[in-house]
Amino acid sequence: MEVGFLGLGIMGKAMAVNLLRNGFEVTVWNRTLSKCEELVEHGASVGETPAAVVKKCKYTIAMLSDPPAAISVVFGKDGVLEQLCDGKGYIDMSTVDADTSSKISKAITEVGGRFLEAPVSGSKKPAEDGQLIILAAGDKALYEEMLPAFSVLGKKDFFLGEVGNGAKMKLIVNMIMGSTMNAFSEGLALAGRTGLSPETLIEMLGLGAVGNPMIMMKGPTMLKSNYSPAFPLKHQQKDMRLALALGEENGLAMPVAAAANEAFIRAKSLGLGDQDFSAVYEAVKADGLKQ
Ligand SMILES: NC(=O)C1=CN([C@@H]2O[C@H](COP(=O)(O)OP(=O)(O)OC[C@H]3O[C@@H](n4cnc5c(N)ncnc54)[C@H](OP(=O)(O)O)[C@@H]3O)[C@@H](O)[C@H]2O)C=CC1
Ligand SMILES: O=CCCC(=O)O
Repeated sequence: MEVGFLGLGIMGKAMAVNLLRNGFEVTVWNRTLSKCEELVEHGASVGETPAAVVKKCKYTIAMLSDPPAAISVVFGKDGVLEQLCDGKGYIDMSTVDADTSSKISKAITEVGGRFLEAPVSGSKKPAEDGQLIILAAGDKALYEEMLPAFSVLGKKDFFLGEVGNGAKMKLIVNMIMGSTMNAFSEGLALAGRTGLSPETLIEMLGLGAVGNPMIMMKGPTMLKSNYSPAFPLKHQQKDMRLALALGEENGLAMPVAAAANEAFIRAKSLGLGDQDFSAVYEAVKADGLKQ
């Protein structure tokens, strides 16, 4: 199967390499074109523009940072729309809001193309290992045609119905994750402040119902102040912001998520936006010191 792949950041690179390792022919593009070189070593071809990739491939996957990036790659000069026609499929796996996804879907179907949103749960390592969870919605036939690729990229895929449902579900999942990370960071900081061992706290959490894979994986690296990015904090804050907007649209107040969003904003203002989202722990600790 031949696919195009737009966006070779932390996730896109791992996913494209995985497709190549599993026998897919992959043509890649990245805004910073030099990032394509590593993929060429794995056997990829390079398209000079998103339009060039779409012209070559029946199916094109995108994995881009945020709504403005997703919009600009589709609607911009040399963008996807210039070549998307005749039943070609566009699969956007970026985490964006439902409005962005619907705008892209409408434009693509108007020119005869087909659209599927397919954001993912799981981070850098699951992307490398083909263990993502895929939250697809949109064109059902395109979803079925993409199953060979999804089975390489993920351990489980869901088809959630109309465009927007995948985006909404993804934002809800990440809102819970961001709030949980903040509660955990406050617990670690409080343990430290009261003279208790944060290491013992993590061990105890792991033995009971509160422990979860995120806490057990991130906790030890947080205590070493190792925030090498798997999921950049700036993207987690983007997801909190978009989830809060979804709550507002639906008349649901979410004070816990709102407080977590503020903490991520504070962390960004401390220069931690490109670090792993677990670096919010540093903002929690820094805030405590102000008192
Ligand atoms: N990292 C993670 O654990 C996970 C991330 N996600 C989501 O996946 C998406 C990608 O995440 P991740 O790989 O971590 O992010 P990165 O920041 O590592 O990569 C972002 C990608 O988007 C590109 N990009 C940014 N702005 C533009 C633009 N205006 N026009 C064209 N391309 C642009 C970047 O290009 P360039 O190289 O030129 O900067 C890069 O390829 C995000 O939506 C994120 O929320 C979902 C699940 C897990
Ligand atoms: O969007 C990023 C999600 C990261 C994860 O699920 O571990």
